[in-house]
Amino acid sequence: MESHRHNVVLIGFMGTGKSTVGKFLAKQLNWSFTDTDAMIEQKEQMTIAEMFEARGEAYFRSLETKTIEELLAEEHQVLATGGGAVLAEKNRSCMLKNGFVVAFIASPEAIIRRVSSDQSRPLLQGNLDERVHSLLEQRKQAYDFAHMTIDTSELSPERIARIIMKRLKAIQLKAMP
Ligand SMILES: Nc1ncnc2c1ncn2[C@@H]1O[C@H](COP(=O)(O)OP(=O)(O)OP(=O)(O)O)[C@@H](O)[C@H]1O
Ligand SMILES: O=C(O)C1=C[C@@H](O)[C@@H](O)[C@H](O)C1
Ligand SMILES: [Mg+2]
Repeated sequence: MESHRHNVVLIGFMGTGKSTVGKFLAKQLNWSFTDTDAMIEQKEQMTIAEMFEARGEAYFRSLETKTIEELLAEEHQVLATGGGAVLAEKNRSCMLKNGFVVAFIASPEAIIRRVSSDQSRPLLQGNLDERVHSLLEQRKQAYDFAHMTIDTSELSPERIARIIMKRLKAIQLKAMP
């Protein structure tokens, strides 16, 4: 049996559904749910866009690492991470060591459709279509280190949560004390 700490870490590009599915999953597991983006915004009392503008991306990234490390020191957590959290090796090894890592992928079309109603993401400013394609290209392999990958383009959040639950049962992550 694989031996993961009892946490689930959702990774994936913006708009792949980490925050949406994470909530469902945590409810089903009766575990805590944290969206690291939302937690950082709350702590800093400003939006991520404002943070990028006022303090720079590096400031946000250091808070992101700290938040992930603190949360994964606990157990029975479902984490929805920011789309760029996987870029730092430190974050990747912390995730792999302390949780079952699930990568969400989606087609560029699904991503664009899902993020277009919320124009606040700082890395998607300008021509949305171009920005999504170029960032996806840059991050082509960034999510490959996960234990499990799900293409969320054509699946409902409920169905995705069920697929993850099934895998957790298979590896007995859910059943262990
Ligand atoms: N499986 C799905 N099917 C259809 N719509 C979805 C699905 N998952 C998420 N959405 C919708 O897509 C939008 C983005 O989803 P969500 O915020 O969960 O993505 P995210 O991966 O957390 O993005 P970010 O990294 O920017 O925080 C939301 O409006 C959500 O309702
Ligand atoms: O993909 C990214 O680099 C980001 C994704 C969002 O979740 C936020 O964490 C932030 O906007 C950066
Ligand atoms: Mg999110």
